[in-house]
Amino acid sequence: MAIVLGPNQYGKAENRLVTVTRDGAVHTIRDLTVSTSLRGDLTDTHLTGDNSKVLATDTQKNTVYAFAKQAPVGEIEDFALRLGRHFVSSQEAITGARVLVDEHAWERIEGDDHSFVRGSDEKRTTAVTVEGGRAWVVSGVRDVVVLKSTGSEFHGFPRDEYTTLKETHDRILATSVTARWRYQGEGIDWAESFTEIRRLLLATFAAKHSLSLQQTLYAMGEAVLRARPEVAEVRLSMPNKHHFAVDLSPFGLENDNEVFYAADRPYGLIEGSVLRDDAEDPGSAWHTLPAF
Ligand SMILES: O=c1[nH]c(=O)c2[nH]c(=O)[nH]c2[nH]1
Repeated sequence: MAIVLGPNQYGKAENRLVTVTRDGAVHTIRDLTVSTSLRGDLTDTHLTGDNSKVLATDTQKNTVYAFAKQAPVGEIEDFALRLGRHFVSSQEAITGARVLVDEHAWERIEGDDHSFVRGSDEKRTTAVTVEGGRAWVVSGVRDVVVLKSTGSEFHGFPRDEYTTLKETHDRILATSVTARWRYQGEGIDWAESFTEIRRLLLATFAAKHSLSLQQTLYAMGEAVLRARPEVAEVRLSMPNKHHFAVDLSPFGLENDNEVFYAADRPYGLIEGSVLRDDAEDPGSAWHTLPAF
């Protein structure tokens, strides 16, 4: 038996980057969290502590800030691609780079050129992998909280000795959508694609009469794939944010689906992938991302 070093990567996680762009008195801000991780010929540092092939995580952090000054950040996908390609092309020992970017929303305070209010918790995301002369872009959105107050049912499930859940033909359906989609092809307009995919996800959540959150999840992924040829696969993670109709009968009151207790936990967690069965499998560039 021999003990060997397995897969490994290293980098600087969660660099907080804020930029201000000035157009006269009008300022524009961007607020990003950028994580870099590098892979390659890194056996020496692990086995002997020889760091001659280790581009310091401190240098990776500095590169993020320097790149933000040297050229406009632009779309998060382009920024991540620039960083990833730089690390792989400038360091002989580094054969792969992964750059994750989350963009946090700020809105302009009406009537002011340089004041902003933090938007919702929603984040636009990208995960770019540069490896073997290629680049893979997986973009997405996190923490999009949605609710429909009707148009959702749940029934027909098995009943065993532990089942207490009543069948329902009208319930609140609420979730916090995390979606990640894998791009294929080239020349993609990242901003337009993001806006349309987000719109399709929301429109489908709203329009689909739901017999289960699983059915809604599939419909949302399917809508994106039917409308957007640049997407090969959509992964969705959707916690079922349960809203329980409160029993008001002790007070002699009827509750006709008007008063609910919004439970925090536990929550059902519905996760799945919807994909084109003929899309290229990008291998580790996709499969080493968290599944959901
Ligand atoms: O849409 C749902 N899917 C489930 O799998 C499930 N399980 C549950 O208790 N409620 C629900 N709702």
